[in-house]
Amino acid sequence: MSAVLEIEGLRKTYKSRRRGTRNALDGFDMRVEAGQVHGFLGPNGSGKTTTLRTLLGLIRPDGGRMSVLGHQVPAALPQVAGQIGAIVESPQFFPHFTARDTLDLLAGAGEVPRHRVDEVLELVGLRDRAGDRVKTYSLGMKQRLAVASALLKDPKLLILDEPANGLDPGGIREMRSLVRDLAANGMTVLLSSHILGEIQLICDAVTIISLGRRVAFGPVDEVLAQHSHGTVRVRLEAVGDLPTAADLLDRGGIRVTAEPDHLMLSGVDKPAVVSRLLADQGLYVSELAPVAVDLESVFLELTATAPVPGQHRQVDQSTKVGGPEVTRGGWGA
Ligand SMILES: Nc1ncnc2c1ncn2[C@@H]1O[C@H](COP(=O)(O)OP(=O)(O)OP(=O)(O)O)[C@@H](O)[C@H]1O
Repeated sequence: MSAVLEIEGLRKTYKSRRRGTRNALDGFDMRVEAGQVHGFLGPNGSGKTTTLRTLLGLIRPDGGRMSVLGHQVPAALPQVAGQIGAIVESPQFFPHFTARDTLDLLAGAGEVPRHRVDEVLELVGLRDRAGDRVKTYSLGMKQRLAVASALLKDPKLLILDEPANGLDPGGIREMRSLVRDLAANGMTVLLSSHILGEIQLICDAVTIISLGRRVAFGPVDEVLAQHSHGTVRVRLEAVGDLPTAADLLDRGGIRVTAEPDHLMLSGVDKPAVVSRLLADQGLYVSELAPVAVDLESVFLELTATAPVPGQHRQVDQSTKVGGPEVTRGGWGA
């Protein structure tokens, strides 16, 4: 597979008098294959927007290499800009313009054929409201208009930062099928979102960023499998045998958590070993099932941002340069 987007060792520090010099990106890597829907995940302040803005030439990086569709950016951005559609920050529209006026204006400025305006209005489900002023739109409709504007150029790479923001469940589902349709027609989509269930449903692959560095990447199934830690649920024919079984497995080197009517095991490479160990002692398994982890638990584990009861996480993932302090979305009472 060929890469539409490649980032290697991207660095960006922000300097301010009050906060000093802080690393927002600390050698970040990313690779997005052609035709993929690729999820870009990270806690607040981990560097997602900085990455996307750097890619689009809106911020100058301090180091690293980036290429889009085989061209080095930002140097070759003029050559590839026409093939990238992006919504990185909520775009502002003229409130008195209709959606059609807005898209006509953008199409004119971008030398896009006018028939494309009707196509994108249809695609994002705004055809019937195209003649209404934007100020009468709901948040979700404005979001759809933003996507429509990013689609005008029929880009090869579409970058969507939080496209489901403000959408109702029906809107989220429609956005999901729109993104899948675009990918099915050959568009590569890079999607940042905090709705992890959505990312798990929609994306072929993910990159997870934490503290300005990549902490996981690859096909969603592989990322989940890598972090499932061989977790297996075991039920026995006789519930009363669970303590004996737990003891036996524990002595066999398997980590066991006892639940009222079953055992959770982790670090199990081959489930057959478990059934054999138990059967040898006359304990018969009625269920032996691998437990799938979801993207949310992998995300919380890798970014160390799972909630801690009684504490409030202080959100800032940037790291201070030239000092011992590391702000890691730290926990404060
Ligand atoms: N213009 C700026 N000046 C100084 N610091 C900045 C600037 N923009 C971002 N930062 C800092 O860089 C770090 C990364 O921010 P960034 O916006 O890239 O995170 P993010 O992953 O997009 O977060 P979120 O999920 O909240 O949108 C944060 O610590 C942020 O405070």
